[in-house]
Amino acid sequence: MSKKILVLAGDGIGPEIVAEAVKVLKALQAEGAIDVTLEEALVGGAAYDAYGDPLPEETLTAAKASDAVLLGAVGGPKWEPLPISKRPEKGLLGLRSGLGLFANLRPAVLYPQLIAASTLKPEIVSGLDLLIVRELTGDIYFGQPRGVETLPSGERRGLNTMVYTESEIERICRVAFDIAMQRGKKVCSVDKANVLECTELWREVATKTAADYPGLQLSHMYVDNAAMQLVRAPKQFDVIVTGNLFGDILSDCAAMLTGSIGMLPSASLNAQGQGMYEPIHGSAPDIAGRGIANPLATILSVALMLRHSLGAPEVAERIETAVSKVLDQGLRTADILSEGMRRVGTAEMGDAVVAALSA
Ligand SMILES: NC(=O)c1ccc[n+]([C@@H]2O[C@H](COP(=O)([O-])OP(=O)(O)OC[C@H]3O[C@@H](n4cnc5c(N)ncnc54)[C@H](O)[C@@H]3O)[C@@H](O)[C@H]2O)c1
Ligand SMILES: CC(C)[C@H](C(=O)O)[C@@H](O)C(=O)O
Ligand SMILES: [Mg+2]
Repeated sequence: MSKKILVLAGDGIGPEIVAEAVKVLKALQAEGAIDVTLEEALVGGAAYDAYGDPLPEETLTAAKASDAVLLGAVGGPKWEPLPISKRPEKGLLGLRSGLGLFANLRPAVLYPQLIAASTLKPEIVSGLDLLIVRELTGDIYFGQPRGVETLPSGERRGLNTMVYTESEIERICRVAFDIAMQRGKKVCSVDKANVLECTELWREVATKTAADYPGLQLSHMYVDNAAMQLVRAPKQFDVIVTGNLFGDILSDCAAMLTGSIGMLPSASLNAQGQGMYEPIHGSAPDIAGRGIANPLATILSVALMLRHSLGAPEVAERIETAVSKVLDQGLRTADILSEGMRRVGTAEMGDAVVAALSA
């Protein structure tokens, strides 16, 4: 039966990179490797401009009715002053919470061809393959109370609240531990338990949950040290499990180890295996509309979609191999360019991946 994919291009470079990922899906469809139906809807600034709402009801309904969602990126300076863009039930956060996408997988894999594009020395990053498992529907992103209030003195106070329940911590740890049992059986849980009670609870629940996984090696690290260790010796990590805010920051940091944030895909999953797939980067307003953005993170997100929501792991592997072939050919968007390589634009990179699929 045909699988329904909702395509949400979003803002900035979103439509440019999503167009390339859609090319890949259509090429696979044309040769009969997959059977999908693509539908489009608006989210983010594009939806706000059209409907005065960054997450229109129709978009959320269509997302819930689909097998998977492909998202480009949302936001940009034009919309950021709008208070509605920060409401947790709106925009991207509303989509994540509305679909119950609590488990965000952010693999940071260094393609050997991109070693010269990494910010770190080759011996420190070569062979890097780590997975950040980020909790996505809790933490300070969603905790109440939140907002900006005026005190009796007339001074204003801004506040956000870091909240995690035991069950929220346990379920994301189980996702990370299950995956780790299929990999290196090694998980580092990242928190700030020396200062924040909420993450003290995180550490306690992670430790208790790990007892159900014989052979699993669980370690704990404070987030400030983890940020430092990621750039000092990233290969000490295999799977990192952490909360929403720390995971956001650490994954951008890990992205640079792989050459560019334009290389990192992500999968956001709910308890039913339904998922939303998006690059970890944003709408990159500084380069939007110029046809130079790297579409590979979005194309690799399609691979994650095929693996996690559409039951086609062998087709996912074909996409990953095609990306590797294109890098072998020396093609590079500006963000991963190094000496001796050929610079290409967004569309040329997408076309090359499509060609490499059948090569
Ligand atoms: N998932 C999302 O939709 C998402 C994620 C992060 C940020 N955002 C939003 O995007 C907007 C811009 O945020 P930002 O500038 O902090 O982060 P960003 O990730 O959009 O950009 C950071 C830097 O990385 C570069 N970059 C990002 N993606 C690239 C790609 N594919 N190819 C080449 N270079 C790329 C940009 O040009 C920029 O210099 C904001 O509105 C932010 O809220 C959205
Ligand atoms: C745009 C923003 C809400 C988002 C986040 O913080 O989760 C982004 O940075 C990401 O990494 O997906
Ligand atoms: Mg982020």
